[in-house]
Amino acid sequence: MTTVAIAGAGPVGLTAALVLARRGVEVTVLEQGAGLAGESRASTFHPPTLEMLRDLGVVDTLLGKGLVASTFQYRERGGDPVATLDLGVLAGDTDFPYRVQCEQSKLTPILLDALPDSVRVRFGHTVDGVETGSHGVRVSTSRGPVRCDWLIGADGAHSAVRGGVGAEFEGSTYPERFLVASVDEQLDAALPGIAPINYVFDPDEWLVLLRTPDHWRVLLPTPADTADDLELRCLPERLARVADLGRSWRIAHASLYHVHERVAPRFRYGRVLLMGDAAHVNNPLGGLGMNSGIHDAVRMGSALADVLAGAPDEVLEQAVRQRRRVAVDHVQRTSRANWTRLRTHDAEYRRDLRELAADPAAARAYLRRACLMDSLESTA
Ligand SMILES: O=C(O)CCc1cccc(O)c1
Repeated sequence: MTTVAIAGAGPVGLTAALVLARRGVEVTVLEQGAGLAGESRASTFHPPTLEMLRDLGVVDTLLGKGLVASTFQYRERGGDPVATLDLGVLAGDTDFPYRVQCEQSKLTPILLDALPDSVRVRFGHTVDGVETGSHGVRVSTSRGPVRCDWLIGADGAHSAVRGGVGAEFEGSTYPERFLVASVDEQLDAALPGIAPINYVFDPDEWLVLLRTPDHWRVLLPTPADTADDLELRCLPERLARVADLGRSWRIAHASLYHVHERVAPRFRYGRVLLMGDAAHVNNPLGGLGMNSGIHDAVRMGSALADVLAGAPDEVLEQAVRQRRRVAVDHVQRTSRANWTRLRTHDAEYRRDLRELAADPAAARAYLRRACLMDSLESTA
């Protein structure tokens, strides 16, 4: 028996565990893997997320492992920058007027280390069923049942918790896949003047170039229905078209994936809460998935701690409603717009971006939205 069981030891589940444990709530984390996931997925931390991680006492360790990116660029394929946006204009809004580039797999061990000893973390526990009642939840796992007062599903896009409560996951799948290559190259030497994060326009083959502490990453759109091995064989040639290094690029790893835009009808089913990718998924452009998932964990985790301390249930209801609204109105809308605009010919949009970059007040308004700062201030 535990007060709160959390399915998933990714950034969202471990943040929720830390929020609740810091408020004195008894927590058990159930993770299906034998350890923390090693693969690197999301790789950017926005200012409001850094503030939340500061409040949880882990931001300095993260900063020690990541790269500070004060600017990002929109570029023309094969051409010059269209606009360089400087996050320094947010200096009056946040102590962190920059993005931190760091793989999510570097955050999870930091969060795990920060958990108090009272938190039980059970690896190798796959959730395979959920039975909810008015007084608690029975979670079936591969290692036997776990009973809890509340269950949090932070177990990713294929969430067993979401399936266990019978929630739909409606939405759509993009008409192209994303191919992400991590390369052992110094692209700032090959493409002088590029920023740590670059969104490159092209109607046929847009791309994203971004730096992480370990690699540069290149994201390329790829047809939905071609064979993986064919696409991976073409990758060296596609990279050579991004920048001619006079030799083949050194590719550390590459992966191809389908991109979905989906949201659960509700983020609360009685005593079960859904957070992060278990509740909503979107394309990765703009780096909103992990960030909004951490925001879910802080907002809904704090509200649950309030209710456990005697606050009315409406406090949790409001938090849940607000996070779903953010997922639809901010996260999905912005990430879809980011994808649409990368594929545009639109000269007016390029002119708007140039004007934006030259106008600090307009840039501030744009960046507050782009980094989800405004979404935290929207009401329930
Ligand atoms: O816009 C961003 O910062 C993230 C873009 C991205 C796309 C695909 C993979 C990935 O690791 C980052």
